[in-house]
Amino acid sequence: MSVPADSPPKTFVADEIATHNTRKDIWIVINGRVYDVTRFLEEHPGGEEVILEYAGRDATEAFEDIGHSDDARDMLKDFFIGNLKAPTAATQAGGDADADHAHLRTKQNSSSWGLLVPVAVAVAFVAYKLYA
Ligand code: HEM
Repeated sequence: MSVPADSPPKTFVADEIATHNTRKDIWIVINGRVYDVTRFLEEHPGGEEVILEYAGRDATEAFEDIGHSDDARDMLKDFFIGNLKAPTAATQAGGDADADHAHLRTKQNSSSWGLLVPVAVAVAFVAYKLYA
């Protein structure tokens, strides 16, 4: 096992994974998981070239298309180094919940205020009609 059970998996962005694209340092992504296959390259029964083609990239489709055996799938865990950070998650991470980031939300807030004005006018109008 390459990753001890007590250490949470790392997360890598696609740009970082893309820098590991040489024979001496090669990562690939399969099903959202990142694998360092540097030491496996020479042992791969399907040859180096097919894996090199996907150096630093997502190889899910190619890996699945070959119809790798259960044994092959089982081997993946030996090379697992972390998870691919989904672009949408990255976008959302900087988003809502955190009050410290309020300055980043100026635009969002101003559009909410923009909605509030007509609503307030409508409420005031109804109140006026009812009680005047
Ligand atoms: C860490 C990732 C990978 C592992 C652990 C792995 C493992 C294996 C294993 C154990 C085999 C022998 C046949 C089997 O048991 O299914 C194999 C064959 C093969 N693999 Fe991979 N593989 C990996 C990635 C890839 C990728 C990305 C490709 C890209 C196309 C690929 C293409 C092939 C091909 C063409 C064969 C030969 C199939 C045959 O001779 O019938 N493999 N692989």
